[in-house]
Amino acid sequence: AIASPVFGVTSSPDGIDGQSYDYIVIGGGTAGLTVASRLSEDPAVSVLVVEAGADDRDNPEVFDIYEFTAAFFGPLDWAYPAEEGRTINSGKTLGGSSSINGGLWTRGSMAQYDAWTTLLEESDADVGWNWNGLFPYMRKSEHFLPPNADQITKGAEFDPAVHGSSGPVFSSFSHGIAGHPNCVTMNPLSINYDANDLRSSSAQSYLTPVENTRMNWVTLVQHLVTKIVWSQTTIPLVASGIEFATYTNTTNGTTRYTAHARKEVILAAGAIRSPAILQLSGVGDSDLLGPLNITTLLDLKTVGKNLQEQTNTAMACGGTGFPVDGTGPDDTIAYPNLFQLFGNASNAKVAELESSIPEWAASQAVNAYSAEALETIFRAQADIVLTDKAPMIEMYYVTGPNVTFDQIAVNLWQLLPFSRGQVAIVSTDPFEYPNIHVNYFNVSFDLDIQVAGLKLLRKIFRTPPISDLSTGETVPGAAVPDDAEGGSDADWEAYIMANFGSVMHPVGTTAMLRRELGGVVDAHLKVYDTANVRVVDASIFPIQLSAHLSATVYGVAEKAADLIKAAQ
Ligand SMILES: Cc1cc2nc3c(=O)[nH]c(=O)nc-3n(C[C@H](O)[C@H](O)[C@H](O)COP(=O)(O)OP(=O)(O)OC[C@H]3O[C@@H](n4cnc5c(N)ncnc54)[C@H](O)[C@@H]3O)c2cc1C
Repeated sequence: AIASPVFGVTSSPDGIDGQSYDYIVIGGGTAGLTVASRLSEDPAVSVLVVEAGADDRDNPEVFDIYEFTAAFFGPLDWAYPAEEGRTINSGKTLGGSSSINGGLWTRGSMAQYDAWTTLLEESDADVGWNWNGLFPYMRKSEHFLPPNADQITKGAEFDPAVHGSSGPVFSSFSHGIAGHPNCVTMNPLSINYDANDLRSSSAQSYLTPVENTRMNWVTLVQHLVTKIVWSQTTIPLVASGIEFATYTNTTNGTTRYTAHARKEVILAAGAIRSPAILQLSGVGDSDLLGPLNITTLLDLKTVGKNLQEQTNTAMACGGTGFPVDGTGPDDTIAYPNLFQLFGNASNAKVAELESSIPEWAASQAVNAYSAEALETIFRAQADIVLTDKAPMIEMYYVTGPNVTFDQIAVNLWQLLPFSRGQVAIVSTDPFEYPNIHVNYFNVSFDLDIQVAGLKLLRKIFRTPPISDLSTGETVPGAAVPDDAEGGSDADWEAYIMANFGSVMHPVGTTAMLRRELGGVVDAHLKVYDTANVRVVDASIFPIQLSAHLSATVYGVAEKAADLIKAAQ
């Protein structure tokens, strides 16, 4: 039953080129290794994963989360350029972004997952794309190590009911945890306390434990999938496999290898590359593909559209030299909602949000299916903000070794943008990066939220207990002159536009939505009008979450594996 003469992890196409597998997974990242690991639990099923990056599990930039950010802009980072000189860092290594991320282990609010179902066909309501359907899968992926007495003294709390205890991904508070949190939460990280805070990437958790025994699973690294190969090009399209080429930091291989999929091809190349691979394979907007001389096999207009990415602005204060009293990854977050941001002015902001939706939908429609579709999606998003009161801002406190400014620093970002962008290939060269147009702050409300967050943070910096630790604001400091209101909106806006960064949380580019809303995949994550191609990664999130994304990506991939198993 074993198709491939090789298993485990290899960088050589020998014994893989020309072979057949039941499932081929494109991208050995967060979701890709999760789904491959679950599918290969059945020894009768063979799985090939092709990953562009190398196997860097023994590189401290990967395994040592205390070195978070060391991988940025190096060989382990795609460092995708977006417009306005911004960069979306993204893992180019086995384990994908889970191998280089900050490890914060957070989830969105229940209503944010429930909204996914409201955007699907009514007949798909029972597939379980809601909190009740996803929560068990998020728990399934997790092995939470409860804080010890020392960590509890320093502020770590937990509720065992919300954590998994026997999944592959370790989550725990770090050895170096410090502090006495006030109005913030201390979050666990995807690390293993019992293994000296070792990063628990998808590679470390889903692959390492089984790589020498799962003879039905092979992972080919340092090879880039160049396109999906089709055996039927009429609807429904049938994929027969993939084409791939050697890829290292010095080589874009010219030889094209192939592998055949007996059952399915599963795209898990992340929110920037999964849509690009579909486009390279003739699935996308004919208006994009035609001029590139790519035959449009499926004129699926929204492939690459509905891109939602967040925007970060840092603020900092000088510290009094207080003892940090700890080491390691930052873990402290505050999550204000719209009402907490605007206080007495909330009613006006609510009214503005509710009345502006048609206008925003019209202005963003070029990056979506239609204004009408986007209006429905925006109403779901507004409901999350107004009724569920989901967080609109993340304040991520940076006091550890990664502090880039002063002793007290906060990265602050708008969590739920209404601006929509898109990813589009620019040539038929699969090695060339697609054009990434995030459309940062195109809906001015997104900028208003960022301003309100920074004003609130300025107030927090001035208020005990944090003010007792501070010698005063240094970033932006005088660059945004203070007044009774905490600085003018115009000054804040100018400062943000000159200084914001991308948060590296892109989603939505092959969104799971009903057809009339412009979905690329259906409730079974199958690309519409294909027989056997699915997308399993952050691309399928229809709307952003008020959370870091990896815990949800694992949950999605765990659920996807069960959907795929059930379909056979
Ligand atoms: C720097 C950074 C910090 C982050 N911090 C946090 C955090 O603290 N907490 C959190 O929960 N989330 C965080 N995130 C977000 C989270 O890690 C990602 O959203 C999530 O890991 C995405 O998973 P994915 O499976 O969609 O994509 P990825 O994990 O990025 O996997 C995609 C994989 O596909 C590969 N690939 C791409 N194209 C091809 C191709 N053509 N052929 C073969 N392989 C290909 C890539 O190399 C990659 O390995 C962070 C992300 C980044 C980048």
